[in-house]
Amino acid sequence: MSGNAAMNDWLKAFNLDRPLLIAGPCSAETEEQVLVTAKALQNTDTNVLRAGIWKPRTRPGNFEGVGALGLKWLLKAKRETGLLTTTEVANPIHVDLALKHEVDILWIGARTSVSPFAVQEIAEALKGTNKIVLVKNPINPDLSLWLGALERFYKTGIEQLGAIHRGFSSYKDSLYRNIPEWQIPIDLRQELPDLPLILDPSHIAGDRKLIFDLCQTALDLNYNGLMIETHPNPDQAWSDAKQQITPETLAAYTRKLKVRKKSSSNQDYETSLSRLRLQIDKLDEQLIQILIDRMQIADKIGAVKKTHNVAILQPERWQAILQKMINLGVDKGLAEEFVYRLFQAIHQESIAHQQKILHTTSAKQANSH
Ligand SMILES: C=C(O[C@@H]1C=C(C(=O)O)C=C[C@H]1O)C(=O)O
Repeated sequence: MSGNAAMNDWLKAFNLDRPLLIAGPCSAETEEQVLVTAKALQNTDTNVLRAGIWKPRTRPGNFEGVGALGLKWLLKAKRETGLLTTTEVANPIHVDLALKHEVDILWIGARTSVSPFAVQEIAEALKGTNKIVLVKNPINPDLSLWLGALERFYKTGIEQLGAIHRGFSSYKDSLYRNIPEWQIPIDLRQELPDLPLILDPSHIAGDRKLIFDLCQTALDLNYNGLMIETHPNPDQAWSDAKQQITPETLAAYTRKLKVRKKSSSNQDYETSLSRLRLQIDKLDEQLIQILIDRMQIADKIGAVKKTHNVAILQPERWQAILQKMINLGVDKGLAEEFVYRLFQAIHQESIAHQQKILHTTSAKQANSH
């Protein structure tokens, strides 16, 4: 699957010099709402009209979509505006109905891409068609599951693919509804460099105030497209009201967003960058050496603990180090989350080193008895 440049032929066919823009309401609510939105989106850079027809909700009792009826409105909007259409499909019945209503692009939701059974069924239902399928990241931060879902389509002959980054569930409180974990789509791109990557800032944000900055970050990371929930009257939306924006706001955002080049051959750029990268390389080597030195001391601490039969984990000491480092880092402009994760990783490695000392010694002793 990797190395297949044909994967993004569908995107090239749009012939765009800016990211693909998919916009439209979270859910199709009424015929009028779909048509009014589609017409307003004609005054923006939108290429594809989105609308949820079947809405998977975390808990029952919320609006779950208008169902197949909405597909007729989507088709009407497509005929009247010339916009392509896209909707979420979660089972073979949805696929069948979407195909009958000439939906151009299908997307697989985050709650479906977690399930290999469901993905396989949808892929089988699409076999022999040349549909474009966009796969949202699974709700849990699991790159293999995301890749697996894409591979299931590819192996079934659905080669016009794309990935949508919509953020990941987290049990911790966060600014975001779904935390971005930018490193995961970056790793996905490393695996599949030709796969178009689209940001869904609406589901990451959960709040329209955060949408612009998320879009700019995506463009800073060379994403190929944006999928933004857009509603003529966001506060009155039947689902996800807080994260939708008006078509006018969308147009203002796209005017302001800066599309970044992949690279530059400018002499100043190249000289400055290679000078600064030399400094980074030197610091990275020092960082590794400092970590090696730190782990050697952890080994010695492990040996002392072994002699005195003391547990490896020392919660008070660990908490004190963590707090001190967070204070120091945050004071100098580092993000608390970053310092926390960095020291969590260091602590884990330190424990692993000490385990090796304690376990090896005890195994040797056991063997000699
Ligand atoms: C190294 C020790 O063992 C563990 C690892 C720590 C570390 O790497 O800083 C801190 C506390 C312990 O949980 C220690 O007890 O100091």
